[in-house]
Amino acid sequence: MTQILKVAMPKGRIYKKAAELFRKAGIEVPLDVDDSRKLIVHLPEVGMEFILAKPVDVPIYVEHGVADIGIVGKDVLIEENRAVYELLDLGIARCRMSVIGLPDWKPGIQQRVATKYPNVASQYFREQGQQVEVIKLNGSIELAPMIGLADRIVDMVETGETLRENGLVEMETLFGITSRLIANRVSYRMKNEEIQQLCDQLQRVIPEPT
Ligand SMILES: Nc1ncnc2c1ncn2[C@@H]1O[C@H](COP(=O)(O)OP(=O)(O)OP(=O)(O)O)[C@@H](O)[C@H]1O
Ligand SMILES: O=P(O)(O)OC[C@H]1O[C@H](OP(=O)(O)OP(=O)(O)O)[C@H](O)[C@@H]1O
Repeated sequence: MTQILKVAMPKGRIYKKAAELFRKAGIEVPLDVDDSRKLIVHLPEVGMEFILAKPVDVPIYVEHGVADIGIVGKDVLIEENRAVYELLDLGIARCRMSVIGLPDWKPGIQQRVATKYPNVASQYFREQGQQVEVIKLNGSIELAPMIGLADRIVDMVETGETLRENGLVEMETLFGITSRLIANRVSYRMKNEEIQQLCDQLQRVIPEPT
């Protein structure tokens, strides 16, 4: 008997891209969930149940086993370092993690770095042998160097439009980012057939890097 897969799906920009990929793979899931306030979407016809989560919470649901699998950006996976299996690089929501600053930035005595990713930033600057104070923000990170909260930021860049519009420059790229399919360790064993079948279906339609 096939078992229902509980899937932690990130609300926001990844949802649509992930839903398009599922549909390309022949799994008919809704393209949009924004028009409803429902947080759990039952999809018995495809053997799934979507749990609509804040992107950064996806690995938490999966680690605790309330979701069997989930979709999450590599940025969040690295920052959160949760005990989950990473099964597939889905090749969607491609961007990169970078160090960003004002064009006239020079190293000073007291360096401050603002970011949504304090673990990623601390580790990077430690490896570089740079002593910095890391300030955690939750959004609009580009504001920090513009208004003097920090000298530099560590944040995501996709098109570079946000940087251009705010007069900032990309100084260093830390790593590339795409969304990943993750699984709970126990679910991976208990629902192996269902998870494996999903992986096989998705694998065939993963976009090539451009
Ligand atoms: N500009 C971007 N281009 C492509 N992918 C991005 C971009 N920004 C973020 N991502 C990817 O999408 C994921 C979710 O981003 P999104 O902006 O939807 O959520 P969030 O800002 O973390 O959450 P929320 O706004 O709901 O609190 C990120 O973790 C990253 O992997
Ligand atoms: O290079 P671009 O194409 O301009 O994309 C990069 C921007 O997208 C993300 O912000 P988001 O829209 O998630 O806003 P937030 O950081 O305020 O949540 C990221 O934090 C950058 O600000």
